[in-house]
Amino acid sequence: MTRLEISHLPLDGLKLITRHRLGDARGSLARLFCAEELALAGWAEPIAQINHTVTPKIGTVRGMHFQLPPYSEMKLVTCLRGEVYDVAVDLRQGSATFLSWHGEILSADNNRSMIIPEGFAHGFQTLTDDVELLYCHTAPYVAGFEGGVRAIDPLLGIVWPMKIALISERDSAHNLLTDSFTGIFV
Ligand SMILES: Cc1cn([C@H]2C[C@H](O)[C@@H](COP(=O)(O)OP(=O)(O)O[C@H]3O[C@H](C)C(=O)[C@H](O)[C@H]3O)O2)c(=O)[nH]c1=O
Repeated sequence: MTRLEISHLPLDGLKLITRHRLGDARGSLARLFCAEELALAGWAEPIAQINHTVTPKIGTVRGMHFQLPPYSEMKLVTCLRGEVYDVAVDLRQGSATFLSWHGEILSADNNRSMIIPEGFAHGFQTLTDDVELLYCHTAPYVAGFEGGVRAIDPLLGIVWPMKIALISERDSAHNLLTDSFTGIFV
């Protein structure tokens, strides 16, 4: 039986993963990662790094982040506690959906994760207090190869569920995109 159900999302390569938990009188078990199953979703690399973020305040936005080649990465984003509006933005040079975005609600209760392909920026807004996210990355964090776009960039037009309550100075300082931005070559 499939433990990780894969759904195709409107942007090529972006996937929704639904975990099917196995329950019994003691509780339940679910897979957070399975190389064999996720290969069908395009995850072909070993996990290079796993990160865990804790975000106590509702309305907080983290993002929009990506890494530049040669450290561009796929991410598997899982909400372990609370609920988030998780957003991916297609920054791939030449993509038919270049600068398009897609959002999904991920929560500890809905057992959903999102696979963010290389060349996408990723970010989220917390929809509850006390949110915890787990990220599996196919590339290590390399400080000099971090990239970011503004969560409120008018060229992207991301519609966040609520007023942004908190965002880092660094995320507020990403440059706004201009028409000369041609994307990331991945
Ligand atoms: C990712 C990372 C960051 N850092 C340092 C860099 C900064 O000084 C500090 C916080 O980094 P940042 O503000 O990028 O963290 P978040 O904004 O929470 O980014 C996270 O949330 C957004 C939505 C994502 O998509 C990122 O992939 C994910 O890392 O930790 C490290 O030292 N190691 C690491 O692996």
